[in-house]
Amino acid sequence: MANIIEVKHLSYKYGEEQQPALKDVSFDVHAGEWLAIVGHNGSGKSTLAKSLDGLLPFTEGTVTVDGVQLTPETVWDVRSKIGMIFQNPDNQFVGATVEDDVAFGLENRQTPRSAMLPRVKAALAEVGMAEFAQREPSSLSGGQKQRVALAGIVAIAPEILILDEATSMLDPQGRSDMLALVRQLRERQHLTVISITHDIDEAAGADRILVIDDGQLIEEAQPATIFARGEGLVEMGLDLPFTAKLKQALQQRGITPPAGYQTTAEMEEWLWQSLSNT
Ligand SMILES: Nc1ncnc2c1ncn2[C@@H]1O[C@H](COP(=O)(O)OP(=O)(O)OP(=O)(O)O)[C@@H](O)[C@H]1O
Repeated sequence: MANIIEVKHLSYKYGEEQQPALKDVSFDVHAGEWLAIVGHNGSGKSTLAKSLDGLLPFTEGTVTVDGVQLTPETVWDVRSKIGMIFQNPDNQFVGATVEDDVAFGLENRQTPRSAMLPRVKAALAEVGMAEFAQREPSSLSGGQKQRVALAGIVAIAPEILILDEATSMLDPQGRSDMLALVRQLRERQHLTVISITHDIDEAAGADRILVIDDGQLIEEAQPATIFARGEGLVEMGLDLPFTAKLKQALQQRGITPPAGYQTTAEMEEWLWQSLSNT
């Protein structure tokens, strides 16, 4: 698979801080993949995401997005390829109505007005928010706000979507609805997704996981490899997955669960088989 992002030896230090927030980070993102970035609070995940979008002017290293190297001259070109959704939906609304808000990204890209409205309508329909077009964004639930943010991304159709803990303020249902929607959009629009998360289910759905610790990239592996570690996940800033908790409970009752990582569906299957054999 071709690389859509290439990061080489990236370091970043905030103003007068003694320690850099990112230290010599290098990795590639393949076109179309879902990459999760995990790590403790303060490990540098958001700094990394903002560096990719040119929001932080790093001084060491290079970032290349879809063949364009990020520099002060190319920053708008690079930004047009990336959509970002942040943790707190309230901080990202600019429009007085949902429709205005979704149109904002198009206005910034000088889209002609005649083309704007149909695209806004289509984007809202895509995320199931068509009937909320005239509502004030502040009157929506957290999950609805993140859907509107996603509609804003759909409208500008970037190649890459970065979710910076975008599901962390949602309830479990809102979280899984949002992830399902991102998965659909990814397939339909061939998006590359980078999700920064502490949520195990979000990380489990990724093709690959990067682990950041103290500003350094310490590991790059598939979810199954990382999740096989059980307790070690907590050290990486992740919650234990449901299946790992279930396995612990089974072990405490003298039942030996299968080794390695299983999804919830695989554990369910294993439990059915074990029960029908007893
Ligand atoms: N604006 C800033 N000025 C100075 N230091 C900052 C600033 N933003 C972040 N930092 C520091 O940089 C380091 C990395 O922060 P960053 O927000 O990237 O971590 P994170 O992994 O995204 O954390 P979290 O999971 O809590 O969101 C931390 O030590 C943090 O205190």
